[in-house]
Amino acid sequence: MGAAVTVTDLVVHRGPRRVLHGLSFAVPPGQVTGLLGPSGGGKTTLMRAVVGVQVVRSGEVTVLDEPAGAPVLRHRVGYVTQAPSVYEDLTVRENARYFAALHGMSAREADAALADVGLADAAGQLVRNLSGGQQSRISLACALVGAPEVLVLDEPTVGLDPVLRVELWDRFHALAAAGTTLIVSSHVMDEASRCHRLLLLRDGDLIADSTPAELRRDGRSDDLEEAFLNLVMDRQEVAA
Ligand SMILES: Nc1ncnc2c1ncn2[C@@H]1O[C@H](COP(=O)(O)OP(=O)(O)OP(=O)(O)O)[C@@H](O)[C@H]1O
Repeated sequence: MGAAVTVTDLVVHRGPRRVLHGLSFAVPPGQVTGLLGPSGGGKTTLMRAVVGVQVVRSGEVTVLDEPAGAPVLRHRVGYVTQAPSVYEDLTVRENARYFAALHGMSAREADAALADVGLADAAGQLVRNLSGGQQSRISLACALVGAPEVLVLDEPTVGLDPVLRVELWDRFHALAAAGTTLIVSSHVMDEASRCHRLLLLRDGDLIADSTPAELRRDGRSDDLEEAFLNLVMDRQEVAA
């Protein structure tokens, strides 16, 4: 397989507005690709197109050599939205075991997924009684338990304490090392340095498709946030 995800000339409108302006890029397999940029830049919209739940105006999105959203991808692509997508009237363990069963996985694998996100101690609690950060983590566990080949995570570390963030990033790297392709959005630039590759989105345009080292070089700064701002200003000068 070449790229895990290929996006070609993707244009998306939401409501009356064009929010993605003809994006093209490829996501390599077995790596963590960060989708970064300011709020409203189109990260969620792009992720929705990759998992096949976004109406696209034109262009193509291919995932694991299939059209995005193809039924055959259902068990091969995992998606964790920003809002928790689990049953709040079930316990943490019941949710994990339910999603495990849907993917043909065992209760033991469900419990392992809970441990991976640091929720083993909360397994008996009802989801509705959990904090926002814990609810995000149970959503993540329910996606992990299916062992998808492509995992699309929309801001998975929002609201998490620093220790847990580091643990989750270690987990993402372990998954990538085992062959999983991860696309992880964040608007926190310090997470950019943890990615193998970066896609920087601003106002629906791709500002950069590079590694953190390339971004530092092209943006003339060791600080990734500053490098990103320099790239934005470079583009504005070219456009002027
Ligand atoms: N349901 C919708 N209807 C109309 N416009 C929308 C809808 N959802 C998002 N948009 C618009 O599409 C643009 C891109 O939004 P999107 O949620 O993809 O950005 P984002 O980079 O993920 O932002 P954030 O980091 O805040 O989640 C924004 O201008 C937003 O206002």
